[in-house]
Amino acid sequence: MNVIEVKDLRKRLGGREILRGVSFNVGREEIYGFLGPNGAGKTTTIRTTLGLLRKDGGSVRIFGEEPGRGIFKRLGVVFEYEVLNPDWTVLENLRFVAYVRDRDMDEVEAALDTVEFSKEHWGKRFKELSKGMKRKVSLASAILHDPELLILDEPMSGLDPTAQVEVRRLLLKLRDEGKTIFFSSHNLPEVQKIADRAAIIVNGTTRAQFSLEDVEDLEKTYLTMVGGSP
Ligand SMILES: Nc1ncnc2c1ncn2[C@@H]1O[C@H](COP(=O)(O)OP(=O)(O)OP(=O)(O)O)[C@@H](O)[C@H]1O
Repeated sequence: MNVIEVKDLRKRLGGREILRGVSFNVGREEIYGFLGPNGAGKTTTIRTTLGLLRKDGGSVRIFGEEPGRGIFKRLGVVFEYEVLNPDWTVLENLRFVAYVRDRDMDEVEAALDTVEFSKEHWGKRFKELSKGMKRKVSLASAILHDPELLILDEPMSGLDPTAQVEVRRLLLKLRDEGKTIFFSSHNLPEVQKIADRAAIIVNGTTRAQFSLEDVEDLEKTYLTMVGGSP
């Protein structure tokens, strides 16, 4: 059974049809890359798939069910913009997340260990951290309830090469621990390195869904789909 199944998803925002037929499916324990130019509708697809925005058409199944509030127990989400409190320390932020999710405080430490966030920084305020460290804390906040599925909106964006490599390693580790990972990205080499399958959306429509094994040059495939010149 697929973990996510989206068929012909449609969404209007501000009087414009932003999603005009987005379809894709994500299998269990798969790393799935979601690609498309700026404004193609990737974030809108994530929000609509999760039911944070009401869809105008199409169907969505997560864990085989129409998404409702219950699915958030089984999945973790990180949007591109950090939503943790900038003035609270790392521990204060994660303890709050644990509290809201009705989880044990031990799980905060376990999550920080999993993302390899060094203990010496646990007492730092979130706003004092580097972008790479913030991304790790956000990931920790998304996995502390041990979800089966992680949905990440541009997890590599704005990170220096070292931090990108660290996030890549983490995603592979989480997949190896049995999690399914869906992530949007503009970083084609990164997607080529870690994704099992990917989709390309252009102008609110899925142009292609493929296995990375079948793609020799992702950049060429991408440019062909979005209408650029290789
Ligand atoms: N609340 C909204 N009201 C009106 N238009 C919106 C709203 N949210 C997004 N849009 C528009 O929908 C389109 C798709 O936006 P979206 O953020 O989903 O794209 P994206 O593929 O995630 O882009 P990026 O790669 O730049 O993050 C854009 O033209 C955006 O301006």
